Amino acid sequence: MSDEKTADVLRKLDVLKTRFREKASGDINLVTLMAQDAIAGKGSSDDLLRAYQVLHRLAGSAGTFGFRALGDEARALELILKPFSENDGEAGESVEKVKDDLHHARFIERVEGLERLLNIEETSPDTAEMSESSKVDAAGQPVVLIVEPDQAAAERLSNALAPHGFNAYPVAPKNLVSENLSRISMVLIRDNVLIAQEQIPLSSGDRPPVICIGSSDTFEDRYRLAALGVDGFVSEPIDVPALADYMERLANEKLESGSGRVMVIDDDPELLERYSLILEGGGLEVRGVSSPSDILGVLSEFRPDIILMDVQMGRFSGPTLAKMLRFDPEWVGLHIIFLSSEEDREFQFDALSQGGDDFLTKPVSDRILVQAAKVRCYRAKQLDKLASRDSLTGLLKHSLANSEVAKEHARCQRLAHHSVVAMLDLDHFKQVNDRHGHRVGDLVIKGLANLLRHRLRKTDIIGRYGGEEFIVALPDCSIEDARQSMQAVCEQMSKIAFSGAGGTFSVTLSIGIAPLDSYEKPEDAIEAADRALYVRKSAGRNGVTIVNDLDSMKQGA
Ligand SMILES: Nc1nc2c(ncn2[C@@H]2O[C@H](COP(=O)(O)OP(=O)(O)OP(=O)(O)O)[C@@H](O)[C@H]2O)c(=O)[nH]1
Repeated sequence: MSDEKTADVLRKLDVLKTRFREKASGDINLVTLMAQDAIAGKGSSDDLLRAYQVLHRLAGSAGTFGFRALGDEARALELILKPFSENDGEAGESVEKVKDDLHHARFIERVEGLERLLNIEETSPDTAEMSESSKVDAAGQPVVLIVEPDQAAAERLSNALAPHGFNAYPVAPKNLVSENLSRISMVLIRDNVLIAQEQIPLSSGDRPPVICIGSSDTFEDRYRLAALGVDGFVSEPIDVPALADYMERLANEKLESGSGRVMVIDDDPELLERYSLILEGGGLEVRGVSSPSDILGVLSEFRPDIILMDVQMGRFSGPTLAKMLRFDPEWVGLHIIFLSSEEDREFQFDALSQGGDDFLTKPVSDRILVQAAKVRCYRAKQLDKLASRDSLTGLLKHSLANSEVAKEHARCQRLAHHSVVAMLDLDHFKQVNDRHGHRVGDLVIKGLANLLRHRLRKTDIIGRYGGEEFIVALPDCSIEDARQSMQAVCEQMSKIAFSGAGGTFSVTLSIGIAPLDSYEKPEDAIEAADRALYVRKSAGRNGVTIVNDLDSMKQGA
């Protein structure tokens, strides 16, 4: 996150803290008055119940704003009133009993003392690191450093990685320290550079993944590299497509472990805003909901990876809301974490058995909040991927790709814009398998998948349709732009050097495209693109055919 953005977040956190302090001061006065009335025999049972609720809220929020001592004391005072609250504010004996309890517990003095605790704040709040996730160049390609003493070898590797969509450039080992790591997505480093330095010459913190290249193949050497914190190892001679695929996987893991969509549900506006600021500052996408009745609408629209939810929001109980969400099969697998100051194991177990997955006990430090949310988002996304993504390429599976294309077709009709669908098929792929084996064939399939991911826009839909057949939809794109974009993919694919039996080889690609918005049904557009692909195959492969050209050919005939 830029310095300016970080300063803005810190400023907002400060404003929230001031708001919390003012509100807490008002709450303390209120509880003091209510307790005084109760002891003097003037207050109603409703007042004591209200005092309990105010203390409960204070206990749950003070620590989060840095007033831990205040939170602890409010919690202790809340517990004194708890038996009364469990009686649901019933008057009579219980009020008399509470009067005695309050007296014995020096309740009034202690409530008055809360005001003093409002001046004791933790000196260094545990603020999460504000992160920035964009590590790509202007063309959207990941930026990679190659730390290699042999300049010529580094240049060769950089050139070989270019067709795979990586912007890799060589750096001499001694210059690495002066590199701006915030824009680097990965570092490839020669093993003897690391072994000689006895450390990864990068600041620790949020450093990019490091892949070591070399010939260290003894157990001791590998162990040393792992102990230094290396994330991956590639033996020489380098199989570039395999390396590119490895880099792709590591980069995705890093990216996915630092991002996610979090829905926060809390009826306390200051807490809600604070959690949102901290989570957003940590690189997560956040949607805050203060009114439980809005949950269902926001859920369908925002589709979070996880939910963070307060345990009690006015008359609404978090565990009951979790149970209610599970009525809908769509949200059965959604990870729900309760944020609660309740430490009672029995209570927690009960809440989890109703439909929650986890507890974070308040006050939770900013760093732990962000880390806990990221880890759970990552897991949620991995699970989602297992169900919807093809395991070899990580692209959308056939049925999901079809439904995404159908959604785009509906958008075209709604917004009256042009989109394109393309079918892609590797040429003579059977020969690749026959000559070089299935494992190498798999690398070719992954190579094309990675190329598409790098070359196309984030909004484009990419799916693996079948064995060596892929589907792509380009939203808001003219047919001519789609032709150029797909032609570029064909050219890039033919430049990738794969290693096979007896040396390197390349594979070409045939593509058929059709205007998605020109067909009544999305499946008709897919079929039209498939027809164009078939024609391309018969006309010599390696290139792009547009279905419109076929139609005009037919008309001309
Ligand atoms: N390695 C590997 N091969 C696969 C996979 N899925 C399908 N194939 C193979 O892909 C090949 C497809 O061959 P064909 O449909 O005959 O087509 P082709 O050889 O590409 O020829 P044209 O499409 O006409 O250019 C078959 O040999 C399949 O076994 C996979 O996941 N991995």
